[in-house]
Amino acid sequence: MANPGQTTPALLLQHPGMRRVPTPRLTLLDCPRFLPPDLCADLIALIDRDRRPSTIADANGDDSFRTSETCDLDPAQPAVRDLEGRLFALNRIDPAHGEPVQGQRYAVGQEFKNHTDYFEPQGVDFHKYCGVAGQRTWTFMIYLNDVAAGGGTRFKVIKKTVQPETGKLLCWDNHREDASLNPATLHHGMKVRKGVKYVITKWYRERPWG
Ligand SMILES: O=C(O)CCC(=O)C(=O)O
Ligand SMILES: [Fe+2]
Repeated sequence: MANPGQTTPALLLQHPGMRRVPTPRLTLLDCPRFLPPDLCADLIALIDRDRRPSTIADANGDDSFRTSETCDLDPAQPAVRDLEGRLFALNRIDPAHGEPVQGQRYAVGQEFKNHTDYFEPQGVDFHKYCGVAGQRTWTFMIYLNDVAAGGGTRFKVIKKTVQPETGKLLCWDNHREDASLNPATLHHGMKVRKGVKYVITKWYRERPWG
């Protein structure tokens, strides 16, 4: 592995139930029931306790771009430690390269429009967000509940939508194999139509965090 902030599909595929989405455009995998329902419920309770309106790194003038709520989860909480342990057992990414786990909550009508998780190297705030820890490498996302309608994650370039399911992991490499940033990772957290959607997101960096 080139960098302690990275993992490989070969390693991830050793986990039972892990599947690679068949596309040459990006490295994208999912794993149903990666987390047990009781751990998902504990994480949902923590998100409900700490949530606040979400923001985005490079404001683009569209106030409806990201309408969900977000929070950094307390790393000392037993549920968060349990989650971090499972992620490390899976991906072997040096925990020092991880951002704090975030929780996201979407009510009916809320969404996170098309975006990439990497930071635009030309963006005005690139240095602010990436000066210390470097660019984001991998994204790990876990759906914490079944959503009654809507709330899928759509990858427009490859025309693939992943449906939320309790405990399902979705992860991808924000770079191509040649180490360039991969615009085909563009994705949209689609509007929830019925019910509430909870996810956790865990991002890793090229260099240690903070
Ligand atoms: O909620 C989703 O489906 C996507 C979330 C997301 O893309 C993000 O938090 O960066
Ligand atoms: Fe995202």
